[in-house]
Amino acid sequence: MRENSKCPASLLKLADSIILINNRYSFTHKNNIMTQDEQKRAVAQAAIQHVPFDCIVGVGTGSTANYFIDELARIKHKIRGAVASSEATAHRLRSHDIEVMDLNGVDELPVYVDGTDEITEYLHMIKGGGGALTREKIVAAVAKKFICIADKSKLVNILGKFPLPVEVIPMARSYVAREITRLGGQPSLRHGFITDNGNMILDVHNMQILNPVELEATINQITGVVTNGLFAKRGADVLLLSSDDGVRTIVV
Ligand SMILES: O=C[C@H](O)[C@H](O)[C@H](O)COP(=O)(O)O
Repeated sequence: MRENSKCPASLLKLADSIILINNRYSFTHKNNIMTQDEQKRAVAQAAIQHVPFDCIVGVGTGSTANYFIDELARIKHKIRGAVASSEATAHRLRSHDIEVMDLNGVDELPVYVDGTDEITEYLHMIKGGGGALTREKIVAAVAKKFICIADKSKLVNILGKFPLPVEVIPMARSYVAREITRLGGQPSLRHGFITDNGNMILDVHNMQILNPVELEATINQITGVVTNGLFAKRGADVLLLSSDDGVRTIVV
């Protein structure tokens, strides 16, 4: 065991002991209590081990994905580039000098790493709290492996406490809202928000989602819906879940 003088100050602050193995930091936490941000960083670091050498990486959106981007920057010389699931992610990748590629020119995406708003033990998710659900779903569809990174607050038994985002074509928003109400949900327009695709978001409250695969398909069939934030037909393949005890890997 040895401390490394080049170790980032942020890590020194939260770590009890730090070991450098194969150029990677491994650490135990002071008092074993991690804040939510520290847990996000821990899963982001764990996800790096799932990035194959010389590949193009699919990168998600949100605060947890941002930690992953910062970790990816440390190994940027080992990857060919990245596909971004939002303009915000593309901007952050470029700020680290990581090349952002057009998905249309990419025929193989071995891995997609992204956060979530809720996830079950079956690795079904609600995503889109940041409004990036459609591009996230497209990148996830292309990727061979979807690695979800989350702190323990995101793990739920039943999806639906977090309002389900639905991206809609603006002229269809009232019609879609009425149809969703018929399905038992309470949609509310995300005021002042326009997606990267120029559309609007309805956040659907009070839906206890017992059959996410079926509901995902049903909502997507409403005319005017671009997509909804249920990732059930194509859920995650691997969940890296952090808690005070460390990072757990869950596979279905
Ligand atoms: O549109 C946003 C994405 O679906 C995010 O993955 C999701 O909202 C989780 O974000 P965070 O990591 O900030 O909780």
